[in-house]
Amino acid sequence: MAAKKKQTPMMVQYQQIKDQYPDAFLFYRIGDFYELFNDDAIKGSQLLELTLTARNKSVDNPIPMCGVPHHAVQNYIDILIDKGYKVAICEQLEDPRKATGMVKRDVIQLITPGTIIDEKAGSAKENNYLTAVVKDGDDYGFAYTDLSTGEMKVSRLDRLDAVINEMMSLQTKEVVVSHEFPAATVKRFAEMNILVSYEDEVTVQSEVSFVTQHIADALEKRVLEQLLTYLIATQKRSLAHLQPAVEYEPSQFLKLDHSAQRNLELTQSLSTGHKSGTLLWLLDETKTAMGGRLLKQWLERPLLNIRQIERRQDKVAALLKHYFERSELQTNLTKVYDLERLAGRVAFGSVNGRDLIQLKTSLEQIPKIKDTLLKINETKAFDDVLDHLDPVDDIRDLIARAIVDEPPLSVKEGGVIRDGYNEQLDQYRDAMQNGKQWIAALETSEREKTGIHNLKIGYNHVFGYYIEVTKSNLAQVPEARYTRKQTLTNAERFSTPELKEKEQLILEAQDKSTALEYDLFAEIREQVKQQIQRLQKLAQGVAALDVLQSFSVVSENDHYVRPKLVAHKHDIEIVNGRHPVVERVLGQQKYIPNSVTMPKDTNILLITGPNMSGKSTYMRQLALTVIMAQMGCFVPADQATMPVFDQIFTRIGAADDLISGESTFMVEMMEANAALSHATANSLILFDEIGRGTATYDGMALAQAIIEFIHDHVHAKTLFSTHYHELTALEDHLPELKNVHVGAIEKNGELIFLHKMMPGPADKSYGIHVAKLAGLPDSLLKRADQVLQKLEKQGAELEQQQETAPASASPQPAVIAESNAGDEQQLSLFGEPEQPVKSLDKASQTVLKQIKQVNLMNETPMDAMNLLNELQQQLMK
Ligand SMILES: Nc1ncnc2c1ncn2[C@@H]1O[C@H](COP(=O)(O)OP(=O)(O)OP(=O)(O)O)[C@@H](O)[C@H]1O
Repeated sequence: MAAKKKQTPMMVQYQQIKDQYPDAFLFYRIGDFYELFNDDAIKGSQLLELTLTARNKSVDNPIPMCGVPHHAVQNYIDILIDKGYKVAICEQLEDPRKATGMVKRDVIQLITPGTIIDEKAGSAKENNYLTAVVKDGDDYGFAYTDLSTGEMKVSRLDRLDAVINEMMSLQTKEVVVSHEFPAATVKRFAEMNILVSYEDEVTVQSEVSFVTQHIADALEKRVLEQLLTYLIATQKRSLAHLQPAVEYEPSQFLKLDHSAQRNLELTQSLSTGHKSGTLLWLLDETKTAMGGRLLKQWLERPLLNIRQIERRQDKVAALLKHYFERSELQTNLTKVYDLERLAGRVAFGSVNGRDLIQLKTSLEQIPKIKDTLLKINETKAFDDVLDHLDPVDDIRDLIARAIVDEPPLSVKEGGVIRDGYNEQLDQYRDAMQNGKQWIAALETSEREKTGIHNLKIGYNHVFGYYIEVTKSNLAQVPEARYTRKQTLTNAERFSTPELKEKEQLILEAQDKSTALEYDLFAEIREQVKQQIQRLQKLAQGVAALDVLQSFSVVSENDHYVRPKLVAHKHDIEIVNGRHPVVERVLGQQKYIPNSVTMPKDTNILLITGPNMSGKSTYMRQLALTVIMAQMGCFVPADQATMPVFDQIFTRIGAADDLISGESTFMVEMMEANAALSHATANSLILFDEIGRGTATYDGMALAQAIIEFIHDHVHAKTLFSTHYHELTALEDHLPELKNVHVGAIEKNGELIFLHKMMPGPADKSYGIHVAKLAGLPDSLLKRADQVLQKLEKQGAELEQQQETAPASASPQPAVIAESNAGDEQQLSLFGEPEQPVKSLDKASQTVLKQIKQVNLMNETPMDAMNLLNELQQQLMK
């Protein structure tokens, strides 16, 4: 679309700049507007709903153009970044027109989805992570940063899965790779809606070399350098606030893969995608933005080390014991601003007077916070936090001395620096002040001298100071002294040599004062910049304290207890546990507590019970309790003892995998497979109705195979809920499995949920009652009831047949044909219509026999499923 004919010098300059940023929207500043040209304008007009016009309309090669006023640009940038685009901001540089005779412009910053700093209210508790990956053989170097806080983390990962998992849990929007990085993986990132940016040449400027200096691992160093080079290229400003990189190992933390994070609704609600109704929402009583961000990090990475967990618990216990001190702490924390982001702004040079006052106010709270903490530190639990609470009083005093209490937004307006801070500045201010007084005196004396009562002295930017006389008084003007400056409709404006001289002095003092203020402010900013690392350390201490006080508030309000964590393979004994979020939503009175008892020799609880009775809630309750305990928080129970888990795997709910477009069943099998291949005896597995995504045959067989596999090979603590009542028979030959069920009673044909866990299997599914609750038509329910009774009868007959037949490895699902008006309709035991199959003829009997002989124990779940599908195909022939 670029115009072919001769271009104006400005458009030539535009094109040169655009060529350097081909993949970004170029916002090109002209006066008070940012303009988009050519393809950017066409696309921009669609995405931003801007009016498309043209530059050079009069000639035959008009250039598509649209523009936004400079004060409104941020909104438009936010929209584009949100949609995954990059934006290059091109500004008019100072010193215009000198060399080239035209305004010089250049890109001052490239804004990308991974580097944008969201200043919107409420976003301060969110991190925005930019990631980078390099590949070396089978290993991956993985690094990430949040530009607003300067946090830098790096790791060596041994599987692509681990990289993907990290990227998903960080919710990164952008990843930096080199062109050599495998294209298939790049495609996968793009499918995950992650913008892929490239950085090939790796050169790290000395200003940020401290970030990697202590890193010995070459792969980690390389990926950090790739990330830093990209940051330098895009940001074009000081990055002094970046923190020395911290190496981490995902295996140091409780591993929650992405599906576990999603299924357990840790930070995002499954139904709304928002924070409300999640564990993060429940636990967030933090008072500072830093605390809010750290809470999310702790939630995504619970600890494994019992000692570290106990250290957090000790602090929560101390806070719980001291109600008044805790309230004092909360009051003081509320006055601490976002120190991490302030430090970032100091480094970028974008800090203003108000930011510095916020910094001072924050630092003023630190001695108070320290004093309060010392009062509750009998057990020395807070020693490590106290060690971080350096009040940075040199900076606090500097700001107190230098900056006025309520500075204007822009430093250029002047009036930011306090009187008495700098002698020279005071002199300029005196000159301005005296000058202004002198002018006021001149007004009085001129009125007296001329006899013009309404004569006044004013000031404007174009004409400077002037004496204004209304037209009716012009005859009294002393022509010899007064020089005419400007004519208005009703008045004339004049100057005098005296006024001119004083004006010069005042304006000079004003200019000098503004320039000096600016220099002084820059000096102060530089001094603060030198202390960024101290501020960051302080921020870490405040953030940790804030999260711990948040734990104590929630623990007190919702009556949580301190869990006892024991070494691996010990009992789980949770007395009257509750699901923290459901309890909060329902209210404590309405929630029915449930205990979880899994002694050393019980690894699997097989949970049966009617729909809607609370099976999933019970399973999630255990997982959330484990996560809260390993974060160092207290837990919703009367008493809790549990081992430290290394990983949590979940298969809950029926959410399809939207990213890969897989079917429910496929996702189910993939999640099951992930659990079976990676779980250890120290893991927790939650499987909610595994197998219901497919036909009864496959489903039940798979469910059984999976249970047996966990029982014999994995030995992980497992909660397995099922609608296949036949599976409850497994208790007889799997010693580590126990049946439990959620109670419900039928009264006058109505089903009453007790929401109470009881030992042993449930006797009925009650699915039809739940359908009734859901409002399905009576006629349909009646028919379902008939079918159910028939199926139950036939099921009993089949059982009898099996008792007389030779023992089989797995109980057979009852496949019963229901002939209806000539239609051969197949219904599963639970009333779900299935693909029609012929009734059991001789050939089918043979296939069924084959199914019996298949030893699913030797197959992976996927293979087992394929095998069963094959057999079912034969059956349907
Ligand atoms: N312990 C409890 N106390 C009070 N209400 C509960 C309890 N457990 C669950 N509930 C309520 O019951 C509803 C259904 O619970 P849940 O989804 O866990 O049932 P389910 O047995 O897994 O159902 P389905 O088999 O249909 O998936 C929950 O939304 C909650 O409101």
